[in-house]
Amino acid sequence: MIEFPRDPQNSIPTSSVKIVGLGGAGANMLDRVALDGLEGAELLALNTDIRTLSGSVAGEQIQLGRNLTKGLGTGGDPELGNKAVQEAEDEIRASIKGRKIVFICVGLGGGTGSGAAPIVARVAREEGAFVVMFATMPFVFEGMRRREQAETALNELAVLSNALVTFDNGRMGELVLAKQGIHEAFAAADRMISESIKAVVRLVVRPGLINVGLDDLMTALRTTRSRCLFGSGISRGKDRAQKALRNALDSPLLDKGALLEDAQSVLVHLCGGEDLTLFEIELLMESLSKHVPAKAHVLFGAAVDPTMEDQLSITLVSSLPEERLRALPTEDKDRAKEERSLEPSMGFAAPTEPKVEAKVEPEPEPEPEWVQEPIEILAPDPEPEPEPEVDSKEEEIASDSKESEPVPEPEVEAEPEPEPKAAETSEPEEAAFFAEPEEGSDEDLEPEPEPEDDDEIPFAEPGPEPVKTGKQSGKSSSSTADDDLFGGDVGGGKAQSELSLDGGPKGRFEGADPSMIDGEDLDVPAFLRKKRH
Ligand SMILES: Nc1nc2c(ncn2[C@@H]2O[C@H](COP(=O)(O)OP(=O)(O)OP(=O)(O)O)[C@@H](O)[C@H]2O)c(=O)[nH]1
Repeated sequence: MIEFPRDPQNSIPTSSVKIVGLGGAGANMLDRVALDGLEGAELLALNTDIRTLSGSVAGEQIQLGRNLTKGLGTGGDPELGNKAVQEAEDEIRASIKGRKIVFICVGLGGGTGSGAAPIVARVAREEGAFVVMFATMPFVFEGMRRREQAETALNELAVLSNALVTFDNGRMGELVLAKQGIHEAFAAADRMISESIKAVVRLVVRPGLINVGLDDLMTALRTTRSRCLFGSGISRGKDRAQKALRNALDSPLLDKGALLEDAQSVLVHLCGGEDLTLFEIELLMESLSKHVPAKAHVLFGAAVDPTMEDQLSITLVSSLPEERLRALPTEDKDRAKEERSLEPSMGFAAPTEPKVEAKVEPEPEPEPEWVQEPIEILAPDPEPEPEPEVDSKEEEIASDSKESEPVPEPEVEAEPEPEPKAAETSEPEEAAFFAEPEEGSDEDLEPEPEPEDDDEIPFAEPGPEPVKTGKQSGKSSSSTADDDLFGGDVGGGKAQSELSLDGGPKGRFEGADPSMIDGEDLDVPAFLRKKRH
């Protein structure tokens, strides 16, 4: 066997890589990266909210606006976020100094992230780092104000970053089932972002047979305002190359590979165990070529990692300028969808046409966009795999709630089922719980009074009040989001008032002997148990 000496110049030492999580969403993304495991890279958390900051797993933490916001978030005010970060500019500069590449993860739309990200990017650039920004755009149901704040920050970041990768939370919300909770949607988004960050970091720090470097990465992500196209897949056994590619193309960020058809450059990275063969690589690249335009610039890297054993992974990274995305039919559809749902009553987007369930509850409660338009990825694949029973049930619910599908004789009144009720409520986690029991109580099917605050926006804070304590993300945010979604008056919040902690229904465990551990009845859902304390 011929040994190739590896050129150390081609890869970057991990100590030169810093991943910065900014604000509540950034902290969550950083936690996800850390939990999923990423060797070497240093993690730095920056936040105004001291509770979220101190809960971060990042090795290094810097509080923003120590004097200005005094440990609280900015209440959704980017100006405050901007001033807060200036207080800590010197500390941030010292922490970033000497790093070759700085990844900044931020959720745009709030105050800290949107206000501080441009300054952090500028400082990193001044220190000579290559800056890759991973930014999420808010869900449609978060309202116009957040969207506008996010857009403003994005415009600044497009100029300040070397590469700007945006993820649309709404699009990633498609990763979760319609009746799953908002936390699931965020978690799914975070997993996807974490995967992209790790893939990109691996590309540039891990020495491979064929290396890709920062210049390649920059080529792949070159456009200023772009949406990241990212997919990664892993497989083992027979046909692993084909399967891994199929998994990668299945990423919702690639629209099942369709978006690659317009890509100008695509970065492809393969990694396999010691049995990775040239034949497999050829096969895989040939299959991939069917999804990529012939004149696209394909940047190829490959690495052998003995810990992969018999697995093969493929990572695809590309980007499309927003103008091109707008020209695409799918994007047109998305835009139209967004505009529709941003109309009159904000908060959760109101359905444009009455749904079947309206027969049960004449005035259906508004639902989030991603609840109404679920899950392209659940559509049967060319080679469908058997799905667990619960999924098909959920699909049924999802398709039931599609506006366009006429159901001839719903007979919901005659035979009320818990599922449609679950799909209607804007409290997906709650709904999931109530949908479970077969012996669902009759009261559950009683029409609920409409919430008075139809247009309350769950994520839009009331103004530039720096004293907001709740956030919708991060450690602290989850409790507030719980409050917003389950205890507040948003959407179908009233369902919550029917829950009694002690006498609360136990779903399928109703009537069974309680499973008591340390005085806790484990059959009561975890979040209800939490509320007792
Ligand atoms: N992907 C993802 N997005 C999130 C998460 N939490 C919040 N977001 C998004 O990020 C935006 C900003 O939220 P945060 O990061 O909590 O806000 P912040 O930047 O800390 O600002 P303030 O809390 O207003 O000071 C929200 O509008 C959401 O769209 C999360 O856990 N994951």
